[in-house]
Amino acid sequence: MQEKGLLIVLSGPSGVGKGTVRKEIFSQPDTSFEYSISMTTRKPREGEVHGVDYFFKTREEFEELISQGKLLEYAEYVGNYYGTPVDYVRETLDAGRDVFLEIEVKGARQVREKFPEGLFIFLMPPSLTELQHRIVTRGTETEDLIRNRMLTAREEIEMMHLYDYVVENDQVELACERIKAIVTAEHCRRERVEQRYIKLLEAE
Ligand SMILES: Nc1nc2c(ncn2[C@@H]2O[C@H](COP(=O)(O)OP(=O)(O)O)[C@@H](O)[C@H]2O)c(=O)[nH]1
Ligand SMILES: Nc1ncnc2c1ncn2[C@@H]1O[C@H](COP(=O)(O)OP(=O)(O)O)[C@@H](O)[C@H]1O
Repeated sequence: MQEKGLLIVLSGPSGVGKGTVRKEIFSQPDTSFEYSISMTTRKPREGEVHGVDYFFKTREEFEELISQGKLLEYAEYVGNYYGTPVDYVRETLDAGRDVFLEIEVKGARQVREKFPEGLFIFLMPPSLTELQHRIVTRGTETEDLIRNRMLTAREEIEMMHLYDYVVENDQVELACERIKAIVTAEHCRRERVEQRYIKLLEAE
């Protein structure tokens, strides 16, 4: 039987650096997992490309996807919908390849319910002051949105206990190395557990 891939979920508060860390991971030639491109109703930012950064949808199109059960999870975040295409995730895992999701915490919670065997990694800022600094220097938000995102961030950080691992994003390269090390270790651990189980069955 074809071995199933691992579902890796990277989440954490907005502005912590999820997008930055994910882009760095996928720019490295030795990265072997597949990135699941999300659907969103958010307008493209300058330089963003449909089908590369997101699949950009209208609200009507997105709600149609929800009613057709085409999303593994979805959440409304600061006035826009974001969601993960279920067919892509299932097909890629079934083909034996690891899938990487970079999503906010409400969505990650839904994925945990559907895929409890996934690997859930929470990206932490070094401090709340540094988090606010990152959101402000990114410069994509108005003052109101920044306040909103900081309030959401506090609630999001309280959800960290639901994750398998917490990784600090002090430096992007270090955070990437930690995430990759966790994935490698998790593969080894699961293989060992499986082999032990097979041995037990053979001994019967
Ligand atoms: N639940 C969910 N969240 C997503 C998905 N794709 C992206 N997000 C999250 O939505 C939030 C807003 O994303 P975005 O508008 O691109 O802004 P930024 O990542 O904060 O720069 C971030 O926390 C993303 O990680 C998705 O498919 N599902
Ligand atoms: N380790 C880091 N150190 C300093 N700044 C960072 C780091 N990681 C990300 N940033 C910066 O923080 C801001 C928010 O990062 P982003 O990837 O958009 O966050 P998220 O996707 O979690 O909302 C960006 O300006 C980014 O360049």
